[in-house]
Amino acid sequence: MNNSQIILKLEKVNLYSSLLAKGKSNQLGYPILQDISFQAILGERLAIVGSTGAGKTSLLRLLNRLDEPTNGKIYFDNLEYHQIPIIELRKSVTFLPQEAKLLGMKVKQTLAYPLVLRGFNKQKIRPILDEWTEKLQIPNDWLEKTELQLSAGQRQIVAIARALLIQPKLLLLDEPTSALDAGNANKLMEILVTMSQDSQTTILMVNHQLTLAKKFCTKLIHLQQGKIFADLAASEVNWENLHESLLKAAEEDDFGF
Ligand SMILES: Nc1ncnc2c1ncn2[C@@H]1O[C@H](COP(=O)(O)OP(=O)(O)OP(=O)(O)O)[C@@H](O)[C@H]1O
Repeated sequence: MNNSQIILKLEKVNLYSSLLAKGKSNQLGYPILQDISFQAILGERLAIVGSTGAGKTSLLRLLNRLDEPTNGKIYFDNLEYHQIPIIELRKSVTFLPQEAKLLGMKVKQTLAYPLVLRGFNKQKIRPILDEWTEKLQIPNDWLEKTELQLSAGQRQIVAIARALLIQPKLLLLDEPTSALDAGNANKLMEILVTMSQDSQTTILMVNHQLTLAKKFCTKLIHLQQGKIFADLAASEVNWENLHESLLKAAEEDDFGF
C-alpha cells in the first residue's frame, strides 16, 4: 500500500440530535456535529481534543457506524460507508468506547473472542494472546478472572488489548487512558505509536490529557461546539495555547456556578 493513501475521509458531515431518537421525529433537533471535513492517511495518528460536549464521542460513533450522519459523506479506503457491508466495516474498524464491557467472559475468553470471530483456531490464537498480554503486561492470574474481579484500570487494559490484538486498519479509541495510572498511560502511547508504524494502523484517539495527546499524535483535530476549530499537523500545534483555550472553554461551560 502507498504510504500516503487516504484511509478515512469526511466531507461536510452533520449530525443532528433527532437522528438519535430513532426516527421518532422528522424534524431536525439540535446540531451535535456541523460541517465536519477532514482526512486521515494510512498509519496516521489523530488526537481528537475538545471540551466536554464538543462532539468527540459522537464523531467516533459515526466512524464506527453506531450512528449515521444526518448528511455529508464518510469514506473508508475510498469506499463510501454505505457501500461497505457493516460486518466488513467492523472487521477493519475497531471502536473502543469509554467504558468497554468484557461481555461477562473470563479475561482469557474476552481476549480470544475477536480472533475466534475472525476464524482463527486455537493454535493461531495462543501466540497472539501471548504477544499482547506481554506487551500490555497483563499478568497470568488475570486471565481466569471476570470483569467483576478486576479494577477499572485493569479492565481498561484488557479492553485495550482486545482492541489492539486484531490490528485493525482503523482504531477508534475514546479516552483509553481515563482509568490508567501515569505509567500505564505513557506505556500505552508508546505501544500505539509503534503499532501504527509497524502495521500502518490509523488511530483516532480522544484524550483530555494533552501531554499524552502530544506524545501520541501526528495530527490534531480540535472540536469546539460540534465544529472543527483546528485541524493541524502535530508540529504546528502550540500546546500551551491549546491548553489555555480548553481551560477557557471549560470555564465558559460552568454557566457561572
Ligand atoms: N444520544 C444522544 N441524543 C441526543 N444528544 C446527544 C446524544 N449523545 C450526545 N448528545 C449530545 O451531543 C453533544 C456532544 O456529545 P459527545 O458525547 O459527543 O461530547 P464529547 O465531546 O465526547 O464530551 P465528553 O468530553 O464529555 O465525553 C452533547 O451536547 C450531548 O448532549
